[in-house]
Amino acid sequence: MASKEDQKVLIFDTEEELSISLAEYTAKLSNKITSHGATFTVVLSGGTLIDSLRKLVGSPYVDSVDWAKWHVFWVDERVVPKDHPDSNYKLALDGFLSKVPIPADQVYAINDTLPPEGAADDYEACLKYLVRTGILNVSATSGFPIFDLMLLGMGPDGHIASLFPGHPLLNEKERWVTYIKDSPKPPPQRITFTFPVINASANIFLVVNGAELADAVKKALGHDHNNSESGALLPVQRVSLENGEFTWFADKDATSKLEIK
Ligand SMILES: O=C1O[C@H](COP(=O)(O)O)[C@@H](O)[C@H](O)[C@H]1O
Repeated sequence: MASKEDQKVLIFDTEEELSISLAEYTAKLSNKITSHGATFTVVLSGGTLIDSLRKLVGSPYVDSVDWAKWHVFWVDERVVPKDHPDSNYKLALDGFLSKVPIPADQVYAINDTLPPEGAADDYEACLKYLVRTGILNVSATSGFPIFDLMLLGMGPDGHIASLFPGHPLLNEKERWVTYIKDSPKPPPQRITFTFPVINASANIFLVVNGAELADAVKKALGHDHNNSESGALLPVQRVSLENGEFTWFADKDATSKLEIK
C-alpha cells in the first residue's frame, strides 16, 4: 500500500486480485452503513469499472450485502437511449444491476427523452427531491449532497465522470449536475456530477487498471510537483474530499511508472 496525503493507494499484482478486494471493501462498507438501518447511496461510473465489480455479484459477497438498502446513481451518463450501446445505464444493468435484487425504484437513471440541458436539470431536481425525502444527506459545510460511496473509473487523460482536462466544466461551483455537448471522448453529449458533489462524497473508490493509465497515475500520484498549478492538474487531481476517504484500487500495470517511496 502507498499513500498520498489523505488518499490511500492499494496496488494489486493482477486485476483479478483488485476486483476481489473491491468487492470486499464495497460489501464491508455497505454492511457498516446498512446494519444500522440506513440506506446506502452508491454512485457508479461507466467504463471498465463495471467489469471490476464482477466479484461483488458472485459468491460470497453477493449474499452478504443488503441490496434492498441500495440506492444507485450515475456520476455521469451519455445522453443516448437507455438501450443504446453507449449508455452507462445499459452497461451497469447488463454487468451488475441485473444480477442483484436492488428495488427498481431505487435505481436513478437519467431521463433519456430530454436533451442534455433538460436531462441535467431533471437529474439535479431528482437529487434535491431525495434530499427533501431524507434519502440523501447534504453537507453542513458546502450544502452539496453526500453520497456514501462513489465507485469511479478514470480515463488515460485523467478524466473522471465527464470532467475532461482543460474543459470549463472543471470550474463549475454551483450546479450539482451539469451537461457537456463537446465531450472529447464520444459520445459528445453527456451529463455529469460536478466537482463540488464529487468532493462532498463520504467515500470514493477509484479503480485504475491497465498500462494505458500509467502516465496519468504517475502524474496524479507521483512526486513531480512541477505541475501543481491548478490549471495544469488532471481532473482526477482536483478531487479533494471535504470530509471523506479516497481509496485507489490500482493494478501493477497502472502503477508501473510510479516510484513507490
Ligand atoms: O466516458 C467515460 O469514461 C470514464 C473512464 O472509462 P474507462 O472505459 O476508461 O474505464 C468513465 O469513468 C465514465 O463514467 C465514462 O462515461
